[in-house]
Amino acid sequence: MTGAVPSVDSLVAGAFGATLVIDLSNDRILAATAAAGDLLRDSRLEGTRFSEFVPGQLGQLIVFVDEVLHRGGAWTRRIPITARNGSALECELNGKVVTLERSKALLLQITDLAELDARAEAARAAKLYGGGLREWQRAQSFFSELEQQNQLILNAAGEGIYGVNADGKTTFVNRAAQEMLGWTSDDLLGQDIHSKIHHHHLNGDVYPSQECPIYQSFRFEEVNRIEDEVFWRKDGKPIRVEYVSTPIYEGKVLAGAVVIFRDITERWENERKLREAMEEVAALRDKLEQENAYLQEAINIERAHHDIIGRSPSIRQILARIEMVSRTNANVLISGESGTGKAMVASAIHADSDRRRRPLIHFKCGSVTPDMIESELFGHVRGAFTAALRDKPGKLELAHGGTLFLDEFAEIPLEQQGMLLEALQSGRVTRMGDTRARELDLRVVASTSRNLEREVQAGRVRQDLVFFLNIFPIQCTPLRERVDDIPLLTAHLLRLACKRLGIKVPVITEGIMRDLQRYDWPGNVRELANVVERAAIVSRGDKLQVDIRPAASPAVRSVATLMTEADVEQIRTANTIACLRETGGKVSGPGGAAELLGMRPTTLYSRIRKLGLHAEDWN
Ligand SMILES: Nc1ncnc2c1ncn2[C@@H]1O[C@H](COP(=O)(O)OP(=O)(O)OP(=O)(O)O)[C@@H](O)[C@H]1O
Repeated sequence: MTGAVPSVDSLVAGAFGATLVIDLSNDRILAATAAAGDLLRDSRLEGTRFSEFVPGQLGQLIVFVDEVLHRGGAWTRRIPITARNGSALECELNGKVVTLERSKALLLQITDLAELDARAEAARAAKLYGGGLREWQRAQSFFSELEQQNQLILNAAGEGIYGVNADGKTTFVNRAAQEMLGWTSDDLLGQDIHSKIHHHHLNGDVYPSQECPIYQSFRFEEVNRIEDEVFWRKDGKPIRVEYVSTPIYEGKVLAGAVVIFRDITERWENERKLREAMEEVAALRDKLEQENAYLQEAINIERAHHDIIGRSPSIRQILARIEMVSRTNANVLISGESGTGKAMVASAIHADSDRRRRPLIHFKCGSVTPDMIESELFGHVRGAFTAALRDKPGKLELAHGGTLFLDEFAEIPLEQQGMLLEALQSGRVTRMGDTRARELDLRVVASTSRNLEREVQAGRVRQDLVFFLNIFPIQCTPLRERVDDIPLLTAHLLRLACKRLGIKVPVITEGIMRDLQRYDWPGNVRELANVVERAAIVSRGDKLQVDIRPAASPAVRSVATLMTEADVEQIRTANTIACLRETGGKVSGPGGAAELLGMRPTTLYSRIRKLGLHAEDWN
């Protein structure tokens, strides 16, 4: 059964692209699709010869048609087409034989190869583009997924958190980081973050990115914790930070690093203040300990040194000289025998001076071993020597702004005398083991009970130090050379002693006063004070009964020859009480009163009974 013969129009109606129906008997185009008209630039193709569009290619066309007739269909790309406007077209011709009512025709589909290539290129590009986009998106989405999945946590976190990819470019920045740094995520995303926030050290040195621990995190795949560095804010100010930089991986591939940081500026500042405060407290504590010792001493001195008592010409002269020198800053050298009141004069000079609100540092030069005197005078820093467990200011430093009283300065070893002179002359002191010299503003009052001329000649005292100290000399006269002062002094000292002892002040008879004035007083006022106190303790009744030790001086011996039995009894009583006081009431055994008095304990016990002494007498 043969099918119905198709009409020409029906052949092109269902065709795609540029399609022609060509009558093989006369080469005329029977029908054409609109696309064929567009391709061949001819809108009236019907009736025209197809061979007009293949000029010079007729042979090729005949071969192709033959092949189509022979096989029923064929294709070729070897026949170039020339459009009506003359443009050459690279085409593929696809032919098929169709049988019409009276003849055979060629159904020819023409494909423009240039257009086909362009489409293929576009397709390839689209494929490539699509692939590239995917890669790019993959890298990007890793971080943004990380960010999105953890958005709430990231933004709620108090720590600054940001991510960098393996090129050092910022991939996300959380809210806290933006607030701390002043940079917005728009400023930072996709940017080299090191050059934005981490470019310099605090001291102004450039911070190369290759040295940055954050970059090293992904270069060497290590977690880095840094405790004190700075990040730079957008406004150019640094913030102190501690941070942890952790490499992160997508699958097994290193993707970059996540940095978590904290602003420790305030904490650091507080720690710095605390450190400074602790140092200051330690220094103050040292100073306080020193000043406390000084004050304790000053209180003791003050108790005894209510006033300089005496009306003798020598005391008047001392008072006048104190008044003269105290308002100046001149160094003073006080000389005199032990107990003549040198420390009292030094106190008076300080108390009358403009420096009275600052301390008077009383340094007893003979009370310190020679190896410690340097540290005592100049101070030391911790570790300057084995026992130097902490920094300690010396007496010179403590006296800064006040007065330094160098009591018995001739006791200072020769080497330290030189150092002392240098410090005092330069007005600067350096603690042992330290390199820093500290300014000094002090006035020096020195004392000596030695014959300085002889000491200098013997090479024990430096002449230049004596010259330096002896700007204004004050000589304290021994008590035996100013006996006129003894009544006043005795009364004064007795008042003080009785007040201290809480007893009524006894009367001093003229006889007693005469005795006191006759005595030689090798220990000067200190000895008088001791004798008076002892007498105040032992005196019974209203009258002061003085106990001047017979062996003390020839003057006393003469007093002793005149003693009555009652006097002897009194002395024995006083002596026994003094002895029991010293032993704390212990009578027998080693260190007991009997041993000290050179008698048998049984004898002493019977004497205590006989004298009617009780524990309250010596306690
Ligand atoms: N003129 C005075 N008036 C009142 N008390 C005095 C007088 N002179 C000395 N004293 C008292 O005598 C005691 C010894 O005085 P001070 O310590 O000043 O003597 P010193 O010369 O420094 O002794 P030393 O050289 O032994 O240290 C102190 O208790 C002091 O109060």
